[in-house]
Amino acid sequence: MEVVWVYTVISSFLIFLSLSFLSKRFRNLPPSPVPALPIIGHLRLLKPPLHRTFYSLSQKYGPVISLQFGSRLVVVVSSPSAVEECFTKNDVILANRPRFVIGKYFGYNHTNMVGSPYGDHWRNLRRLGSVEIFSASRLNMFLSVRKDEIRRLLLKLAQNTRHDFAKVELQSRLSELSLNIIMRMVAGKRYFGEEDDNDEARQFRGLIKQVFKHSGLANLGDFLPLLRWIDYGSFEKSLTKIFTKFDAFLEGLLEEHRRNKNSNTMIDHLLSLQESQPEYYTDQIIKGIIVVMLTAGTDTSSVTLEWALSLLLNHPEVLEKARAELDAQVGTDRLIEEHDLSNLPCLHNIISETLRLYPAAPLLVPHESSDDCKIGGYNIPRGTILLVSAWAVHRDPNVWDDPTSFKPERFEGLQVEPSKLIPFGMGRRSCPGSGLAQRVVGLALGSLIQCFDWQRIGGEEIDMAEGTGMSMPKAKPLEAMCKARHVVNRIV
Ligand code: HEM
Repeated sequence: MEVVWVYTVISSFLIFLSLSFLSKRFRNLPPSPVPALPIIGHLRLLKPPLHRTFYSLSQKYGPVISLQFGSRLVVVVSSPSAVEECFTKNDVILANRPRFVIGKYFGYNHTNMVGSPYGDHWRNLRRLGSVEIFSASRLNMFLSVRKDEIRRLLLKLAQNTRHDFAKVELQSRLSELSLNIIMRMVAGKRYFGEEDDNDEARQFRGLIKQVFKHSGLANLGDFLPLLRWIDYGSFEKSLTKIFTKFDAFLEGLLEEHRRNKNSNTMIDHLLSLQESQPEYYTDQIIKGIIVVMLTAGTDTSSVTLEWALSLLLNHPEVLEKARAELDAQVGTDRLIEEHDLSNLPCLHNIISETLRLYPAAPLLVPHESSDDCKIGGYNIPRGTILLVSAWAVHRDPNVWDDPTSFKPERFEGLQVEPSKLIPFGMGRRSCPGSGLAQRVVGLALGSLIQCFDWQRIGGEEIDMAEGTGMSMPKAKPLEAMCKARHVVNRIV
């Protein structure tokens, strides 16, 4: 009896394997590792960091691969030619987003800019964003906020480092810098800093920590409907809890700005649009925009800064070159300004090389096909989730010489084809905040190089391992020794 049972199990398994293999051949899907297990498919292969797992798979199966994540078909592309195909020929078809559980809550039921399906509503949001948030005039309007926040960071670092080198922790400082910049643009509020330590700030800090934690978690229920149905791990229950609190906090901010109409923040501009078009600019749309600014626009910039400084600490000769450029172009009598950035090619190349090696979104943001299409000659059925590995493209030896080395000078006089360097994505769904990010990262990194001497602690190399989280963080938060230079006195 037992023999019959074992025989039945093994033969069912083999039949399942050959059927899934034949159906893939028949449907001409991209190559896929075998076996995909019943129900879970390839989920068992997923080990963090995911971009490294997909990179190893692409080395074995090619630049376009298909994987079965539970009930969802996922295609991962890893070469510039496949990227080009995705975001030129198939750009409209691939401009949708999958509806993950997180988007039901923090995406306000998939209505915000990141999670909204491709269509009129998304187009309106992008148009609104390009006028109200990301236009040159809006960015210029908030220049004083960026300068002031960077100045406060420099002063903080200078506190114990005026006379000698002292150890500083940078991860939390950089994260606070980008959160303060965005919240001052959005609501005119600083929530990080000893002088701003009140109940509201404490509440915001607690909430945003939870929001980031939940946004960075992979949720198996997105791929295995049964787990979503039983709310495996109480994922949705805890999302509901934190979302309800965060939503109430944001609603409180809107109420406060309705009462005091004399400030000049993003909330005020959006509320005045609400007065003229209340049916479109609902509170939900405005809160959705704030959540996007916080989740897409803060950690991405601060981790980029942290990776850039880490790379410079491991390559002091490049740091010296950037410093010499700053001293020559800006001098030591004044601080670097945003308008200097266009005259600082070495600094610019350091940022490009950092974004190449450590893109904050190594797999971009997941896309979904709204119709059947073809990538690399393979069939991509409608409803497929598309992951684009910027990380693999940026380390492709067919595109980049010595791809794993930090060589900012590789960008000197180089015109890079759009599909070969995609830290901000490509096509219609690419990042609308890249201009703001370039300004924040450029001015902050330039100021840190201009104002301080930097050294590694005990001469040991900075550990460059990636951790897990929403935007590719460093596994080990960056700590370094720094000593203020004379130019710091200009800001006291
Ligand atoms: C170094 C900093 C940043 C990096 C590396 C980055 C990268 C990206 C990437 C890779 C995408 C997805 C593109 C795709 O789906 O194909 C994206 C989308 C987006 N980013 Fe950024 N980003 C950064 C900063 C910002 C900032 C500062 C903001 C706003 C304050 C922002 C707002 C957004 C929004 C709203 C989207 C969604 C666009 C859409 O779906 O239509 N990002 N970003």
